[in-house]
Amino acid sequence: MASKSNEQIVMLPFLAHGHLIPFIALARQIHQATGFRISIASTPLNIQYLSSTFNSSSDEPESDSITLLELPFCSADNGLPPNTESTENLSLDAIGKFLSASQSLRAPFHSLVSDISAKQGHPPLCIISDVFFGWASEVANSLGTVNVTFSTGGAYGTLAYSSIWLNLPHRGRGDSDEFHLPGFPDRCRFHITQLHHFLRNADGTDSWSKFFQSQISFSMQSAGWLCNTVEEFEPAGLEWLRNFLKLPVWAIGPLLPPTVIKKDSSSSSAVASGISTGRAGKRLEISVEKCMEWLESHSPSSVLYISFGSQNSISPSQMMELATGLEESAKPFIWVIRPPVGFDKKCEFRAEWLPEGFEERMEKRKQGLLVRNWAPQLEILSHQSTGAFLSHCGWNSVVESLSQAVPIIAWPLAAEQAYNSKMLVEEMGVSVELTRWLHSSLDWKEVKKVIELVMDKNGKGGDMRSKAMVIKDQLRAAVRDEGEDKGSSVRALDDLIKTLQSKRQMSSIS
Ligand SMILES: O=c1ccn([C@@H]2O[C@H](COP(=O)(O)OP(=O)(O)O[C@H]3O[C@H](CO)[C@@H](O)[C@H](O)[C@H]3O)[C@@H](O)[C@H]2O)c(=O)[nH]1
Repeated sequence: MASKSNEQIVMLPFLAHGHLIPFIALARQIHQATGFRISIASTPLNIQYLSSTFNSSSDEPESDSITLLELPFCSADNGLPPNTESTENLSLDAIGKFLSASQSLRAPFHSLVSDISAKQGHPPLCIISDVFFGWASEVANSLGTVNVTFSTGGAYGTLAYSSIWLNLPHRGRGDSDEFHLPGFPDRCRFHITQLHHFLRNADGTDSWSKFFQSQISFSMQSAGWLCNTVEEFEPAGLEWLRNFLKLPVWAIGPLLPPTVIKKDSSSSSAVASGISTGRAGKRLEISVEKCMEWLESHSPSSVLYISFGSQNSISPSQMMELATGLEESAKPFIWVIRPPVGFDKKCEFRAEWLPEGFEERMEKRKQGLLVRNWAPQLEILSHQSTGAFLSHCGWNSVVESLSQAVPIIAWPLAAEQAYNSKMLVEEMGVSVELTRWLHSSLDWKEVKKVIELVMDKNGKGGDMRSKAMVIKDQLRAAVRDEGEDKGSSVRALDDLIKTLQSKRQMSSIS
């Protein structure tokens, strides 16, 4: 680790687990590389979550140099249920309201950074803010520091999502079902069904367009962007994103606990090899050990892991078809199960969501393990029995899966997930798309067919696994840091820090 320093960086993640998790990893990575003090600002309940995450990782002695700072937030003032401080339990429609409400953090965040500057006699080295808080670039400018945007997505997904929201190119497509991103090659061509219905219906005057257009435009005024990806993994996506933003983009991924990314692949699981992923901030209804024990009882690469991230659910009819397809495939699986769309996300599990007697049959046959609400995902993906991941293609899930060479069955449900899926299927060959969004009708026969295809150790499944293995090596090589031999992400982080320090020097001279 570099020598301790008086420099400080303030981070502002968006209020969602899919954003908080990579911000935590980024804070650790920067602190370990530089010794800088890092402050993460968030609302009270998210601070509680972050705090328990740090406390749970006893193998990280630096965590006292990462401080957590509270920002006041009252969801009830914004017409949301009380104590809503993350997207976790919100329906997609309520998320729109939550995005607007989150903008009330601007004034308290300005005061917080201003107080930090007054206390230490100079502003922090920089603010690293989420792309959803683009206004942080104005806060940084007004307080004499710089802002760096962290998108938390991959390069291709970030480019597609940002460019489509800003330009709404699908509106000018005429009779065609396809459109492409203006100024980009044909590989950036999309089918209209790859747009989530919010985006498909957007016309620039709706609240979603207004939110995304203003936050992306503000973020494009920052000093550069950080991306949780790797040069060798997304060369084209990064080139296109740089052309679009006309700003430096530092690819500093994969943002994963070092114990996971540097783990010896011969050990069967993170837990078995004494690895803590430092993710215990969420209450698990099943112990990590029980999941590992279940996985141990299955053969290598034989288990399908199913999860739709921290905030999405599928529809009741899709849930039935998925369960039937799983049972008919006879393949072992672990399924993180949540109330389907239309039910309160916090409600108790109900047997009626699944075919009659499903859970009991799966348990008796040792075919399936149903995990309520939240599973130790990284530990499951790191286990050698896990052979594929049925995922909504949230970017953290993509990176976590490929860092373990686990191919993906894609089922995008929101946000930029369809673009992540397109890249994984068309550019990388490590995924097959099962279906898209919530409103698609899903047939259990199709579920069975796709599961059999991907779980097959030969043929298409074997080919996907070999390609995923190449990506795993690229992701691991990027964080190599042995003397002069530094991977691309380590060099990118060095470059970010040098750029920030030279900006600081320039501003103190002028
Ligand atoms: O049971 C679970 C479910 C999730 N996770 C973790 O939660 C994170 C989920 O992140 P992600 O896979 O990216 O999904 P979302 O939570 O849906 O992420 C949001 O944020 C991502 C990053 O910006 C975007 O790519 C997604 O579209 C957006 O929905 C991952 O680290 C998972 O390991 C668990 O540990 N256990």
